[in-house]
Amino acid sequence: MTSHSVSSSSAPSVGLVGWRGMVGSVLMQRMHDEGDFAHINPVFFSTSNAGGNAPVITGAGDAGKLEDAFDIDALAKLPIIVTAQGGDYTQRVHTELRGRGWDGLWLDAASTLRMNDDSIIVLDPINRDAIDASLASGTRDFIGGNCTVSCMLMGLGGLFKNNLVEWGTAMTYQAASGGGARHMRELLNQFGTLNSEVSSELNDPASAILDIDRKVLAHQRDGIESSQFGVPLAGSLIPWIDSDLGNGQSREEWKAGVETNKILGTAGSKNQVIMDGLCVRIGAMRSHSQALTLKLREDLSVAEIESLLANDNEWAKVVPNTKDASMAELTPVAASGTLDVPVGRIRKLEMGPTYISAFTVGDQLLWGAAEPLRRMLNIATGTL
Ligand SMILES: NC(=O)C1=CN([C@@H]2O[C@H](COP(=O)(O)OP(=O)(O)OC[C@H]3O[C@@H](n4cnc5c(N)ncnc54)[C@H](OP(=O)(O)O)[C@@H]3O)[C@@H](O)[C@H]2O)C=CC1
Ligand SMILES: N[C@@H](CC(=O)OP(=O)(O)O)C(=O)O
Repeated sequence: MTSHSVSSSSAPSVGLVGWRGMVGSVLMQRMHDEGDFAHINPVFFSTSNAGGNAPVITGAGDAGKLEDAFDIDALAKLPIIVTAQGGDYTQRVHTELRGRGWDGLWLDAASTLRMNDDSIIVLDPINRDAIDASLASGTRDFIGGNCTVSCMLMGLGGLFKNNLVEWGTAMTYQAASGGGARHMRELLNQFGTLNSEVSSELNDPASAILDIDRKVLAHQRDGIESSQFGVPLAGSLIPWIDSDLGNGQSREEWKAGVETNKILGTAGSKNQVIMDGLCVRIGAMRSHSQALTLKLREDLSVAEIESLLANDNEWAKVVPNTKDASMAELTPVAASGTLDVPVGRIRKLEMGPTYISAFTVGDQLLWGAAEPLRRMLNIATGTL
């Protein structure tokens, strides 16, 4: 990894845990790209390789050795810890650190602490005022939001922030990456073996498509490796994400309502937004999509809605509601690897003038995971 410039000795020391995982790697890359290492002294931790070599930040001198991510004494010396290590790690280490009185800033990608009363969910283009107020009033736990919620709010912030949404449903199309790196590999292996099963027939233009379909289905039902997802995803979908809350709702679906209102600061107020929907895993790689039905509090024209969305933040990109633009700009392939959050298919629904549809796509490893944390670190160090 190379870096733009070297941090100064007065820069705060920041503990980085989970930096080599999927979310952590995206975070490191973004920090490098934005020159963030110039503002901190990074201290790298590992749960598996303490004493090994820390990653080299070119220009920043000797990277030193990896510290033990379970060494509470080492962690407690730091004013800021950023973790993308996972919920089990958070559960264990955060509790112990706070238990001994550590009052540093804890920035976390995992959901464990998100809904705690003393944490804030960070998505600064949407709730910068709340973040600043929380920092000033002594909040110490700053947690990244659920990927689907963060991507939805980035795309549709112009409506949500202006209290224009009375209720909404989000029907999601979530990428394999939400399950982790092994899930992405499994999806690609599934596509590969499905193709291999019928490669000779595919190469023969005279072969019958229904024979091909039968062979594919037989392999999906019987032979395909699905240990990560539990069932085949390639050529199929999975209409359930995260755990079963026992009331017919999945945990992922529950997050839409509670996290949206926590980020907006509307929970329990007259501006509370009712959000619910169905969360579905599909065979995309790393961008989550969602089809929204929104009941607005006012009868706004489509042009007014588009203008509010486009002007809310620099990443929301309104896509004209045409077939060509939607196919070119409103897909996981178009959005992946970019910070843009395209939002399109905006039109009035037959139900009445205050009912609209919208479709939005966002890279769930960027705005859905790493970017809000990266920006929060810059807010904490006074550089954003
Ligand atoms: N996946 C996602 O889309 C999202 C995830 N999150 C949250 O972020 C957290 C981390 O998720 P994610 O990045 O997917 O987890 P990963 O499994 O990719 O990484 C987590 C840790 O696993 C260890 N590890 C073991 N083997 C490897 C390997 N071969 N390559 C890299 N790391 C390895 C590393 O710890 P060590 O270096 O200490 O061995 C790493 O930090 C979770 O809490 C998750 O809920 C949040 C939003 C989205
Ligand atoms: N649940 C998301 C990924 C994720 O990690 O979400 P959360 O950060 O809310 O646990 C998905 O599977 O697509």
